[in-house]
Amino acid sequence: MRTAELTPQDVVLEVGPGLGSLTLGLLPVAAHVTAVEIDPRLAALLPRTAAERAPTLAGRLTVVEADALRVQGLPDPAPTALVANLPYNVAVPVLLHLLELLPTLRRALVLVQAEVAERLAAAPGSTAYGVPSAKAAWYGDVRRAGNVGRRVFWPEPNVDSGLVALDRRPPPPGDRAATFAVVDAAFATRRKGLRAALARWAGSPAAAEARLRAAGIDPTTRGEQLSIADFARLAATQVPA
Ligand SMILES: C[S@@+](CC[C@H](N)C(=O)[O-])C[C@H]1O[C@@H](n2cnc3c(N)ncnc32)[C@H](O)[C@@H]1O
Repeated sequence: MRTAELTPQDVVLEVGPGLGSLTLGLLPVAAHVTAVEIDPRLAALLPRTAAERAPTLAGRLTVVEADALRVQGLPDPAPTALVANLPYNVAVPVLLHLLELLPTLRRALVLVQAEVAERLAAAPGSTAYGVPSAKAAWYGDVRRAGNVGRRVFWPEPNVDSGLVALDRRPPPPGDRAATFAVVDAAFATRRKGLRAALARWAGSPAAAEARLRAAGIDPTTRGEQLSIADFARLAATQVPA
């Protein structure tokens, strides 16, 4: 999803609008923009900037002064798309938190550090595949949507950036928290085979092996080989008696 592909019905959630240059680009192409900004001075300034620079569109903007990592609800209208230059140090937890909090979010297009973009969009079996890739894949289909070099920013940061697009689809069957617990356990010691890596999660290596076999997964496999559907199936297995 490029911002140009937003429909006039989309309600866009932006995180970290700062001085509002992206916000001003989003207002003409969306039904509404809700911007979550942690800095009280910037949050207070943004409605004034919109009123000055885009007076006919300023009524479409709601600014919420909050930490996007901890926000527990947003004012109506419910957002349908997340479009954000995310704060890089918290990009993955913010993205996962908002996808969990806001089931109305159907799509996301976020700018993150290039290495994080690679991890978020990585497929099972690749070296970049890990916790962020598996958890993001629980919510939707994730893909790289472009590279952004450091030179387009001023001041120039010391990292390159990448765009990541996510299209929501129904999650795999099973409980999200239980699935994420297996993902965390599997990647905590990613060099170990799953029988050993999941011993604490399952209660013992033998219990881990029984649950892996019940899910149809070879116990010598490593976590990086499993898709999110595999993790969900594993989480749903019964603890052996
Ligand atoms: C555009 S973002 C990120 C810019 C750049 N990619 C980086 O990581 O430094 C910067 C804005 O995000 C805001 N911000 C930082 N952490 C935030 C959070 N947890 N919730 C909401 N806004 C946040 C900052 O106050 C600032 O206005």
